[in-house]
Amino acid sequence: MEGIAIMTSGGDAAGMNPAVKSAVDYSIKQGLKPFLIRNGLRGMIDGDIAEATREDVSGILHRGGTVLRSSRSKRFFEYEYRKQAYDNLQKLGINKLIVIGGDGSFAALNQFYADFGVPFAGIPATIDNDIPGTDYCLGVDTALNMIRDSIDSIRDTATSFSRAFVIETMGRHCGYLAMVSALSSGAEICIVPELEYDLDAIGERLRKDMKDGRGYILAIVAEGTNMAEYLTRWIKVNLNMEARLTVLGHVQRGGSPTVRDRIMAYKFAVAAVDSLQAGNTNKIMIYKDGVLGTEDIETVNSTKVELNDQILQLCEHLSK
Ligand SMILES: Nc1ncnc2c1ncn2[C@@H]1O[C@H](COP(=O)(O)OP(=O)(O)O)[C@@H](O)[C@H]1O
Ligand SMILES: O=P(O)(O)OC[C@H]1O[C@](O)(COP(=O)(O)O)[C@@H](O)[C@@H]1O
Ligand SMILES: [Mg+2]
Repeated sequence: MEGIAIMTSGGDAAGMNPAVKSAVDYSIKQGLKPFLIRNGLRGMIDGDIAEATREDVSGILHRGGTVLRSSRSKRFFEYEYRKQAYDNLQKLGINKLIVIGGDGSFAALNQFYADFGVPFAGIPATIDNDIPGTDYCLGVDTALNMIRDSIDSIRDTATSFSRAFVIETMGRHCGYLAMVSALSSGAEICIVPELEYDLDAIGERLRKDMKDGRGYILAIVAEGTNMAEYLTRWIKVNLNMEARLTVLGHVQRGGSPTVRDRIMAYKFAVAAVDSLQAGNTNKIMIYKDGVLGTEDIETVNSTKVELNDQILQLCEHLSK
């Protein structure tokens, strides 16, 4: 029986557990022998690898994070350690890999493929939604719902105290979480790396709104802009309104995966096993314009992520 190993790597994301479970279940159905690599790339180097049992993957589907655990590994950049990882796989008869992670993990496995020719399939999982070629990455919907709950709570206190709240979302250099959250929570301001902002225009617009009775303000700022603290001070001084900053931080990464993340995890996992079974060597699973497909890792690695035009257009008026 051919050995196939499944791992999670890089930033954890809700949806990783259902993806692991589906990948194991479907691999068995396809006559493969699934293994689990724990602790991501670090575990691959250290030989933290064992054949998957039913118990390993039962009762995990509804859990956030990754039961396999994850890591960011400096050692994996060095050939010597990648060779050690390869030897570990060889000993166990593993000749196919599924990696559930982000662009960094895909680059790592592509380097591993170039070194030793071990085919892999990548399942996009990162709350940042910043992987080129796919409209969706596992974890995004759960993170958005988490952010929605937080903003709803903040609105309660903002309205009670007639205050402005600046809320910083994660996303590294990508403004997707901030934009969708600003739209779904009816925020007054949205500052993201992808859109130019104009504080003078924002000031003029909101001063007029306040004259017309606006009592509180919600501003969503993407971490990639580094603007959250500045904007909080700016609101105090320029709008003469009490302002507070909430950095949502890692709460955005946790929580039980939503229905969307569970179903997408299932679809991506089945597609990943099928892709490897079809003889593909280094493809990333994608979901584009409502259709499931695959993309070459080279294309994913060399393309800049582009945000959906419609979302950009809908948010434009919130940054000026
Ligand atoms: N070019 C590369 N060669 C070897 N390993 C890499 C390479 N790029 C990334 N990695 C490994 O992949 C890990 C995960 O990448 P990272 O960017 O942290 O997370 P994500 O997969 O979520 O984007 C890194 O910590 C590093 O160990
Ligand atoms: O967990 P860390 O190491 O503090 O990193 C925080 C970063 O990880 C993320 O939560 C997820 O990013 P990745 O999925 O690319 O790892 C980013 O939004 C954030 O900038
Ligand atoms: Mg990344």
